[in-house]
Amino acid sequence: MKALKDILYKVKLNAVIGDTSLQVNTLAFDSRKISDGDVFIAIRGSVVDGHDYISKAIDNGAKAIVCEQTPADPKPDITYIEVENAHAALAIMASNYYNSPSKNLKLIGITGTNGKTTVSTLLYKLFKAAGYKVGLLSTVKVLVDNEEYSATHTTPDPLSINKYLALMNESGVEFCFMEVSSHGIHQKRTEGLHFTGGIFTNLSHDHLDYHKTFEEYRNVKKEFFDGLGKDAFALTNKDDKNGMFMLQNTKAKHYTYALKSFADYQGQILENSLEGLLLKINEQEVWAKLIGSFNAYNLLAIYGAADLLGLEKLEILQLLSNLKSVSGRFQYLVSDQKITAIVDYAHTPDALKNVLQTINDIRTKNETLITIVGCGGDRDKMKRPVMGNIAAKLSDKVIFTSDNPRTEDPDSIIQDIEKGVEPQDYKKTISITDRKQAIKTACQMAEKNDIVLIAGKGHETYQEIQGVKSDFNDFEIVKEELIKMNK
Ligand SMILES: CC(=O)N[C@H]1[C@@H](OP(=O)(O)OP(=O)(O)OC[C@H]2O[C@@H](n3ccc(=O)[nH]c3=O)[C@H](O)[C@@H]2O)O[C@H](CO)[C@@H](O)[C@@H]1O[C@H](C)C(=O)N[C@@H](C)C(=O)N[C@H](CCC(=O)O)C(=O)O
Ligand SMILES: Nc1ncnc2c1ncn2[C@@H]1O[C@H](COP(=O)(O)OP(=O)(O)OP(=O)(O)O)[C@@H](O)[C@H]1O
Ligand SMILES: N[C@H](CCC[C@H](N)C(=O)O)C(=O)O
Ligand SMILES: [Mg+2]
Repeated sequence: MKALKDILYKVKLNAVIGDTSLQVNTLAFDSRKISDGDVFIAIRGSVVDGHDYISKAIDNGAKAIVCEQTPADPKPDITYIEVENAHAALAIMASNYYNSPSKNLKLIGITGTNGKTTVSTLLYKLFKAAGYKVGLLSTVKVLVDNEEYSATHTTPDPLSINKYLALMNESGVEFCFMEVSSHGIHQKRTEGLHFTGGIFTNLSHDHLDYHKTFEEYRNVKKEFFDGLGKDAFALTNKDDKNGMFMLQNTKAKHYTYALKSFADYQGQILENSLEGLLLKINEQEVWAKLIGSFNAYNLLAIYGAADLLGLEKLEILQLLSNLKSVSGRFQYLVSDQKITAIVDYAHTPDALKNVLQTINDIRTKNETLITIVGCGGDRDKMKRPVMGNIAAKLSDKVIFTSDNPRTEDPDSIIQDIEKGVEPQDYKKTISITDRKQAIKTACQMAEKNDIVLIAGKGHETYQEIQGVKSDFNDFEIVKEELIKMNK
């Protein structure tokens, strides 16, 4: 039990009706999760308005209601707290409820269109290898030191974030690396958290179904840096055209990394092959097992963050050279007949282009590059033809297929993708709606030394069709098919 007024510490209040010294149990923003003695926070969502569920919450036992508009008929034994922004109130209350767990560890937020999972997961691995207790909040999973929890979001809701951080406090975790998505910033899921540092990876066309314009998307990302305190660091990618924009209004100390311009963490690619990258970082050479120039940026961000968090430079370089790729991020196998299968989570035009350019930069022109790709349903539709165009232009053969169609018709998604293919590339492409069949066909087409890229689903272990999720794992399927075919 906690006093409501303590949970409301630092929340901007507009009006209060009733007693704030009352003791309450837990907080919930879903009326269906309310039980006796709880506080219900009414959120105006993208589908429904939580204010419509206030009476349901009271029926389920809520003693206090936090909302943006107090109902016209307040109940006498209920406390109503009217706030300016219920999303922000929820986040601040969640932090108060769990005793500000972000202040008891060093929390680093990683934001940007691509590379968040890679950078946060590799920072987790690097700090683990350096002997620390570490936490991770990522698209793929949540880790409280060695304890694993499944992830539902890239950036979870504020109650979940603070609950995990509190668990990290209990386990003695010193550093936590978390992905900060644009949805998360916009819905103020990270409000009230105390960040030791923020990292910007890059910005490209994504989530325009949600943010409407690129400017709005860019400004939302910047908001994260605007919110950092003066003791925090803000580490940005100076080669990205929006990199410096992110730092315009932050109080945090500015740091930069770059391959193409002068920066605090200056990198140079000396070698780039299917075996890895030879990099020079601030005059020191390091060999890394990660592939592709985009990973050089990720490695620079990791090096910079580890340095700013106090690790020894030489130790960081040694730890960097031991890092292996993250599951579904340029994860690859080489079959008996030397067919290279690569599974990558590239589900945006920029990421797909990067992966294909990476492969094209590295391969010799004798091998055939076969790409399998689709686009998710109920998400950004503008990216579909762009991804179709890129896949066809940068591959020798392409199979368009389904990603997670969700509630959309898979064939109409594929038609949207096909629209982007230029006439001279038509002959390279075929479409197979069933993703497993598409992978199988690619394996049949592939000959010795060829490369099969399966893009879009990476680490995902399911496929969602007509709202139904069933088991699906690109990496396992391609491995199985190649073995079955004795290839
Ligand atoms: C569009 C979006 O981001 N929605 C998120 C948002 O839900 P919402 O506020 O829109 O919910 P809503 O259904 O309109 O309901 C409004 C309120 O009424 C409440 N309610 C509803 C019904 C009821 O009976 N009683 C009740 O109290 C709901 O609990 C909610 O508080 O807030 C919820 C709680 O935090 C999230 O779970 C939910 O994520 C949905 C499932 C989602 O798919 N989000 C994706 C798009 C997302 O967030 N992705 C990002 C980034 C991905 C990336 O970078 O690639 C991520 O961080 O994962
Ligand atoms: N620094 C980078 N720049 C461009 N592309 C990248 C970078 N790092 C990774 N990628 C590519 O983008 C894909 C997504 O990478 P990652 O999962 O690390 O990003 P993310 O920001 O977590 O994405 P999401 O928003 O989907 O969670 C990878 O599969 C890889 O192909
Ligand atoms: N976090 C991203 C992941 C997209 C991955 C892709 N496989 C899809 O399902 O569309 C999203 O929800 O938009
Ligand atoms: Mg991610």
